[in-house]
Amino acid sequence: MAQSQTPDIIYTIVDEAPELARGSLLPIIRAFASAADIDVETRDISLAGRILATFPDYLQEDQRISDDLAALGELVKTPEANVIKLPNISASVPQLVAAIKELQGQGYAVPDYPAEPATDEEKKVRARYDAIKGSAVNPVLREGNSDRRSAKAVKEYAKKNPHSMGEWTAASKTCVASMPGNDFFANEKSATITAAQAGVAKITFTDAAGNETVLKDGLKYLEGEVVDATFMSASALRAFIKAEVASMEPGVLFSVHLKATMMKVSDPIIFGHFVSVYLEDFLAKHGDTVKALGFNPNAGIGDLEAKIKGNADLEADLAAALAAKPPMYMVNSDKGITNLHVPSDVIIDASMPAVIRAGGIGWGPDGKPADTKCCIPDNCYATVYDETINYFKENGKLDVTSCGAVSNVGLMAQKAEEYGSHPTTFEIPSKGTVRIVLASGEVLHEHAVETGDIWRSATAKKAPILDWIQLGIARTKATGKAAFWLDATRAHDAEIIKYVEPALKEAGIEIPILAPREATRFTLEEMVKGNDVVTITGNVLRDYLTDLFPILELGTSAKMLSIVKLMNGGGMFETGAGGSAPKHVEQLVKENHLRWDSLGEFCALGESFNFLAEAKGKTKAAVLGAAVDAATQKILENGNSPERKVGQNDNRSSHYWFARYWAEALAAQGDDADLAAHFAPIAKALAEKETTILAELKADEGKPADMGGYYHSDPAKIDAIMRPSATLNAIIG
Ligand SMILES: NC(=O)C1=CN([C@@H]2O[C@H](COP(=O)(O)OP(=O)(O)OC[C@H]3O[C@@H](n4cnc5c(N)ncnc54)[C@H](OP(=O)(O)O)[C@@H]3O)[C@@H](O)[C@H]2O)C=CC1
Ligand SMILES: O=C(O)CCC(=O)C(=O)O
Ligand SMILES: [Mg+2]
Repeated sequence: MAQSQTPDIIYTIVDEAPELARGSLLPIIRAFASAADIDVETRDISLAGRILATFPDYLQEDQRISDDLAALGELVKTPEANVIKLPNISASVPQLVAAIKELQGQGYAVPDYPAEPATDEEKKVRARYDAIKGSAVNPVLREGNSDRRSAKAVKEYAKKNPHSMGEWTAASKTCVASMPGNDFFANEKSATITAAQAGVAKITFTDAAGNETVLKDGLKYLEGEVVDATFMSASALRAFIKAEVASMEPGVLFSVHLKATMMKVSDPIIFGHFVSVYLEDFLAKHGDTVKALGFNPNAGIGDLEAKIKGNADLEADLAAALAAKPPMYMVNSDKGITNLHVPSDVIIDASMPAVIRAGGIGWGPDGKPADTKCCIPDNCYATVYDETINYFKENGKLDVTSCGAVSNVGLMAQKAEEYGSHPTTFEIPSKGTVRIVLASGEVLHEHAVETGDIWRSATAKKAPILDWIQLGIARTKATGKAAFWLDATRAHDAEIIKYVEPALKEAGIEIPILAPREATRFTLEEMVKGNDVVTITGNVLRDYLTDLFPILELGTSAKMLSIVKLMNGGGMFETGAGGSAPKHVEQLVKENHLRWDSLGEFCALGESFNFLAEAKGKTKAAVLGAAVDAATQKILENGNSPERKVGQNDNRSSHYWFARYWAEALAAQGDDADLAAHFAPIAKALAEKETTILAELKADEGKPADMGGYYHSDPAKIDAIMRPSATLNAIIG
């Protein structure tokens, strides 16, 4: 992309609730920005958009769309990048299949998803779909490390307006259960690539008879890159699940917490083991029948129910099999959706904080709250949740009115660590040996594996590691307390520590390096004293902690400021630290109320304008940015954020207030007279027409809304739903 063509700001088209919110917010942003000659363009990274962009050869000429993700992936490597990135769907297989079906129904002849590809053609289609699945966007765009924190105004608001929190008592039976060994943590090997080792490498599998297959070719390791390899034993995992199901106490709910969306190869398989162990009696009897119907445990009990629908015998046996097991933690007890129904519902960064915020409570099949056993099979990070639960059992719930703010600096750039490891994760076909072999023939890592084991390799490059350490030091200096979350007894972390220790010495600063359990205790103790704390972590803990602490402190991670300082000088501003809130779409469709909170977008927008002012010397952008910050603060002070119920504030009315406060701040500022003059009448009109606009925005609430598609909705219908006030639209222009 030529420099002159790079838009000032790029806003992403995504999915679900944030995409609906975009329908209302982006026209306001564009109108305001154009007054300062700033262009805001969109790029489509939605699941439906990515499917369409991947299969032009299956589409009619006028149905084809550009590959915006690929173009953005290049843009983020340039200093001109200024991207506001909203959360997008990281699709599980059931979501991908549903999106394909919807597109086909709309007349797009994209191919079916081949569940079991047999022909060469099917294998090719499957490979193209596999690239769309799971966390396919974030690793491509995140060309920088992560800096996530709450803006001061947001934190102060939360202290003064504490959200509800469940009580924690020492008697709670809620706990975390993890494998006794033979997991990713225990089996990990790690090495830092030397100058002599740098270059191409491959991953091979040799079966018991000595036949070698190449699992992955063309890997390229740079000097200083930390290369890990590890596996989880399938038999040890199944033994663990069986033991945990068998040892359930009465009245306690059973649950598993994984990240089947993001860790798209490993975690759906682990989820499938939970499903098949939980249903082992049913599958012993009917396994062949349901397999013939196309059931794969990795797709969950929901898929099984769909496949056996109408077969009364199978349905009765499934109900009996479920009833014979301990009660499950429910995703939605009203609809009978269990923890093992749909892999994409099992998202540890959202689910564990919700359990902890509620006081160690999950919801059971009877719709009643209960203590919950939380299975987190792998030990790499399970200790964080275990220690958090221990802490609250000992000390009672967090006092939101006095606790400090916990922020995070996360090693994320260039697909750091297991977060980006999808192409180098494999389910092992038979007993044998997996090796990473360097160009010289040297074997870097080697593991003896068994059928079904999940083997993966992940890497972290030197430049991102060094950048992350410096960012951690800078944020520590700006904040106060901090720790590096690294476990000297874990192979990968031990290699990273070799970078951290000399860098700290050179910087003349002391920051403790603590294993995740100790770091959790340290952080909780400091925050409870009222101190602000930086957690300096790897990529996965970045994800987990930027939901955990905000959900405890602020009630939600939606209000986080998420800055990605791109390594080549550009900026990416992620909105919030959460996802795309499918529950919110359900509510909109049912009763036309959207409770998505755009505070994360407001924070990102302010940062993006400020960055634009610095990067391109656009002084008007700085004025717009300062006014965004003022408007955001007023939204908080005046309680204009969305609420849960029909008739209350929702996303659209919140955007009206945002536009009004933004215009008022621009009209009132003295730095740019043109902008002040331009926005004075807009601010006046917005204030004068307040009653009319709010009434127009609320007129259709309480009735169903038709989006014209879930994954690929109709833009005209979304526009009508999200911009129902003719008065507001006319003022915004
Ligand atoms: N950066 C990214 O691109 C990310 C994408 N995802 C994707 O998002 C999808 C859903 O993920 P899930 O783990 O369920 O997490 P979500 O964060 O989407 O949902 C969890 C809950 O958080 C609350 N919430 C989150 N954001 C907001 C907001 N802006 N305003 C108000 N409430 C909010 C809602 O709870 P309630 O309404 O009950 O208060 C919501 O139901 C998945 O496809 C996942 O892959 C997930 C994380 C990050
Ligand atoms: O990439 C994903 O799938 C999820 C991202 C996420 O949850 C996060 O970055 O907080
Ligand atoms: Mg997350």
